[in-house]
Amino acid sequence: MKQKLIAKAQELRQHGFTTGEIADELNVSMDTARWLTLQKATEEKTEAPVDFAINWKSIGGNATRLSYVSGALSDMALSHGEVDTVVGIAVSGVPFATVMADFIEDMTGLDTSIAIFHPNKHRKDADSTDDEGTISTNFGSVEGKKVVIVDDVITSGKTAKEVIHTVKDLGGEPTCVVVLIDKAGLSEIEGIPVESLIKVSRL
Ligand SMILES: O=P(O)(O)OC[C@H]1O[C@H](OP(=O)(O)OP(=O)(O)O)[C@H](O)[C@@H]1O
Repeated sequence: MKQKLIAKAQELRQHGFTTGEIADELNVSMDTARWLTLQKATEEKTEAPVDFAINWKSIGGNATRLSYVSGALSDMALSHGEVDTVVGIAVSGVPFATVMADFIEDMTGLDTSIAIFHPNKHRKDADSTDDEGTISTNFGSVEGKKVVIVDDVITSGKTAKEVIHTVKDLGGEPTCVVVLIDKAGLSEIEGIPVESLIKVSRL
């Protein structure tokens, strides 16, 4: 597996991907991406950072399974109170947000909207990694709403932090962040609770 990741990282580098883009593509941290690109494919000289790639295609490739998982995420989200809007982080958080809004509406009997967050790193013209992303205007709004944020994976927590700032800047109230897998083992980000189906902790 490690050799495959090294080969993939080096292939991406040859195609001009930056370290950040390789990290995103392989769902690993920046440190791991950098380490992978520096290895010789057949020889390991240094210890790898503690990290791993996530493949949740068995869920993402099947609408029924995705729906079941979204039900579980909705249940966790509702443990933090009412929800007006579910914000999905593009790209992978979007299908979960869509199904979750439906679940939450059924579970509470209250109108529940979806909104889509585009991280700054996805912008082609991003000139600074410090800039924040945007909430799409084609979906629901977050202003004055109790907002749940959903994504597939937390690696460093940077993206979730970016959404929290954006939602607050737009006058929304983030109540929690829910994800399939939290690789950082966080209990909160910027004071907002993090819920995950699977939380990773170092032994
Ligand atoms: O916690 P962080 O270090 O910020 O990393 C986590 C983010 O990285 C991945 O997104 P990616 O940009 O790969 O987009 P994707 O949803 O299309 O996979 C993942 O889906 C999260 O949004």
